[in-house]
Amino acid sequence: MADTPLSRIAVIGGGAWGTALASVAARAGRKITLWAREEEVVAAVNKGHENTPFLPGIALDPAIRATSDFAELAGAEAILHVAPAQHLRAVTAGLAPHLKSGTPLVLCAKGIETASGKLMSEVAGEEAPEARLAVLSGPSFAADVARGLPTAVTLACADEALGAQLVEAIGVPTFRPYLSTDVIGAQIGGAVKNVLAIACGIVEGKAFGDSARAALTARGFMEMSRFGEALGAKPATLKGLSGLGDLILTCGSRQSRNMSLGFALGEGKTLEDILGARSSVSEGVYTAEAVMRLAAAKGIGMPICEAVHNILSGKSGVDDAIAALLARPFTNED
Ligand SMILES: NC(=O)C1=CN([C@@H]2O[C@H](COP(=O)(O)OP(=O)(O)OC[C@H]3O[C@@H](n4cnc5c(N)ncnc54)[C@H](O)[C@@H]3O)[C@@H](O)[C@H]2O)C=CC1
Ligand SMILES: O=C(CO)COP(=O)(O)O
Repeated sequence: MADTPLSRIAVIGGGAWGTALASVAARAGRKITLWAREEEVVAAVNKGHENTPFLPGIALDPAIRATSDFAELAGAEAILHVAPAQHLRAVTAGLAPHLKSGTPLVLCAKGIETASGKLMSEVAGEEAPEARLAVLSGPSFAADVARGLPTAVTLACADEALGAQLVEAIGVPTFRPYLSTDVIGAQIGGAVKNVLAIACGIVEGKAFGDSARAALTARGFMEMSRFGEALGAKPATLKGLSGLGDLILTCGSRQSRNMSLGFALGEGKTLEDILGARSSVSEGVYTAEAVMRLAAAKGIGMPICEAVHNILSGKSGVDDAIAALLARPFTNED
């Protein structure tokens, strides 16, 4: 592996994904500081070298140091930002005073801010205008990555040279970042697939079968593509790891929190009960509303995402939403 000037990396967010990325970057030879909001996570990582609250059962490199103090990140040469989408603004505002101008900030959350309808790059650009932004997204369950199973992701940065440095800094043979300059496109797939995964979970919970799930995934990809292109994404990015790749993974596995949430809805559980029983984040629940508002503003038809939004917002029951989708007039495929 080539030498990289980015030897000290901070990871913001001690959830499952931040911990997995800290683990992979440590494996790539970087010195890692992991910022976590919860003192119990900081203690568990520093003392037991395991994130018992969010990524139990996976041993972490003892060299990973956790902190809940932003001031301790001052020496970081790059930051992987892994706070959930709806908290990205507040966490970035807390971090910004401690950031050196020009520090690379790699956005790893998958979602759209509900209140503003803004992408993570827009939110981070407002709260940390001096940072150099990049996006990391793709089909990658935290547990798979932390265990060192082979995975590949998209790393998008408008500054191609910086993107290449980031790839060198965190890539290892079993965690393969593919470089892109399409920062907008790389954010669309991760956000929209979480909404579509809820739909696929509902289909599974209803025991509608594999054919129905495949149809929903393919028609969902059409919605993702229309939405992404209207927001400026390149079609090739949407067909890549961060788009179609992540859609296939998340719609096909109950290891996905979004898919499993949909599954429970399909089985008849209430959203309140499902969310009340988990501490992990299911981003599609919050992004569905933002997607539908943006789609309406741009005049884009997204019937599957709309059905999910209607169910999540209580506007329709699961069975009514399914009946409405199936009653849509036959139409051209594109
Ligand atoms: N877990 C995974 O396999 C993957 C997750 N992601 C994305 O990474 C992001 C983070 O997800 P996970 O690490 O899985 O989270 P998680 O579900 O494991 O943990 C929840 C996280 O939310 C944080 N949190 C809760 N309330 C908060 C608040 N008020 N302010 C700030 N932070 C708060 C917690 O500190 C914790 O880091 C999400 O956008 C997710 O879509 C992306 C790829 C894979
Ligand atoms: O984004 C993910 C895998 O690429 C994780 O999906 P969930 O958040 O639905 O678990």
